[in-house]
Amino acid sequence: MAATVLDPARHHAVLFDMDGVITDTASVHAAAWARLFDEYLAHLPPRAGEDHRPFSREDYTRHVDGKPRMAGVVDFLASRGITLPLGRPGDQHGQATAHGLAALKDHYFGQELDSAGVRVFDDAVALVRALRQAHVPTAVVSASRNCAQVLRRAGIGDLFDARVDGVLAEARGLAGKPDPATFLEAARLLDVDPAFAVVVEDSEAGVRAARTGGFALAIGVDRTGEPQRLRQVGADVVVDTLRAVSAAEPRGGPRPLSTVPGAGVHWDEIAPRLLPGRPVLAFDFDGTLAPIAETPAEAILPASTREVLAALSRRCPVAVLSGRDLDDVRRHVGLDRLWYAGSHGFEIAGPGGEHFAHASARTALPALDEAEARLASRLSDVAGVVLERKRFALAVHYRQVPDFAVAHVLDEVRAVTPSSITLTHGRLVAELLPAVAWDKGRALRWLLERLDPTGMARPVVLYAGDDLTDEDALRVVAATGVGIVVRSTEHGDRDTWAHYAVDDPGSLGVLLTRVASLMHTTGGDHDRGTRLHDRGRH
Ligand SMILES: O=P(O)(O)OC[C@H]1O[C@H](O[C@H]2O[C@H](CO)[C@@H](O)[C@H](O)[C@H]2O)[C@H](O)[C@@H](O)[C@@H]1O
Repeated sequence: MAATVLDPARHHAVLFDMDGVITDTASVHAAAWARLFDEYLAHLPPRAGEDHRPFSREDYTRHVDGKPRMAGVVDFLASRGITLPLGRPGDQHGQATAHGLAALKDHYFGQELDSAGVRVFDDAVALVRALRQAHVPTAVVSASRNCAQVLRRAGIGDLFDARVDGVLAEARGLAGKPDPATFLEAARLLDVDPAFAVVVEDSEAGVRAARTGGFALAIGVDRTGEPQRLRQVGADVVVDTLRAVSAAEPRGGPRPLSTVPGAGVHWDEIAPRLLPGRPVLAFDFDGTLAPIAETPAEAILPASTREVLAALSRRCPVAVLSGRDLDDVRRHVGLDRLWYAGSHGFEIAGPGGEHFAHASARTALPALDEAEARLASRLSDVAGVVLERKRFALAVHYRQVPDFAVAHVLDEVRAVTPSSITLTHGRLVAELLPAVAWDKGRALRWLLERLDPTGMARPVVLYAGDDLTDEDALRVVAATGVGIVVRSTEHGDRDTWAHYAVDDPGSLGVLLTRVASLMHTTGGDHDRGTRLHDRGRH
């Protein structure tokens, strides 16, 4: 069986069904359902039009598997021509209502679980751990109201980043599989676009949900020897073990900056990775494209770099992802065809008028305003401090602050930072950012989604950056792209995800000239320009 490789650059999250995929509880459920319906069908004399044959394996997969408990009861009884009053939640398991039967099924499930225990599928757990290693978030999505309990009993209560189970689904009014609502909710909780999320399912209802939800990939897990049942309902691939699915291994990093090989001497490795692919080039600004200056206002993009960026932007999408304010970085670069991200990716603008501003981050703006006002007053007597307000961030520069006063500056910054704000550190700068799950890596993924809405173009992404916030983006390209770090000394011999290094922005400019001439001599992707597809999603 050909291996399926999940690529963190294209597969931003993986959503797993539980019963039958993660835990060997599908068989426990199947046994409980069989006991319930066999007893029920045998006990009642059939009325006209009713079919009281014993509950079969096919009944399980067609009417019950993967669905919320009540939907399973109702759908199965309907398939046998049996009508029963619905009753109400809380009906006890002796009552002749659908809710009563659902309660009895749960009772039997508990008994089966007590006697059989919970066995986990090691292949699934290994895959979840490998994804975690590759920084791909995961969720468990199960119709089961017993999901949390089952995971806990299996000793994997903390395995997933998010859980959408029968209890949450009911609380939020989410329809069960085959409706995609629970998977979509999981994608929302993980903050990923379904078009870039993968679903792993063993039930027909779950595979159907993945298809109608517009997910990137539906992986069917068939441990029963009937793979065609999942293929028929739309699984992209069906495996009999999740050992056939792997997370793309990051090439290189993280490793100490001093050990990263030079990009110049490894050009013979970089060139074939970029072409004949569909390159997307993304860069940090300060310290990467432009040399570090004493103050933010003094930073200048070298004319030769601007020229080569302009040439590259006629061949492929080019983006600048900066910690600066969006308008500020756009002004400093001064080119029209580029994508720009400001405030470390919280705000993004495209050459065709596209615009994104992180919605949840807006709520942190009053806290940033207040921190800015307090710091302006508390640091007014410290020479050399530069406060730089960006729409979604506040930078406190201390490059020009005398050494003896730096600790005081940082103490004051910590003192005014509320819990809605995250404090990060860059090159002689402290940065206050909204405390939401967003960074340059996520911004880069957002951009890749816009450039490649179908996920079919599979661009090779080159990212270059010098600072700590660039590591989130370098991690995104670690498996399948080209990551370049511009060396710096402010954080010592820190770790980086980059594959190659250059010594300074000037050397990066030289490397970009080689990329431009490579694209020119090979023909590159003429006029692909600002996007990978003509019909981009806007
Ligand atoms: O993500 P970047 O584009 O690299 O932006 C990171 C920060 O860069 C700027 O500050 C840095 O560069 C200044 C000018 O060279 C330098 O004076 C300062 O010490 C550096 O930290 C920018 O001013 C910040 O807003 C960015 O967050």
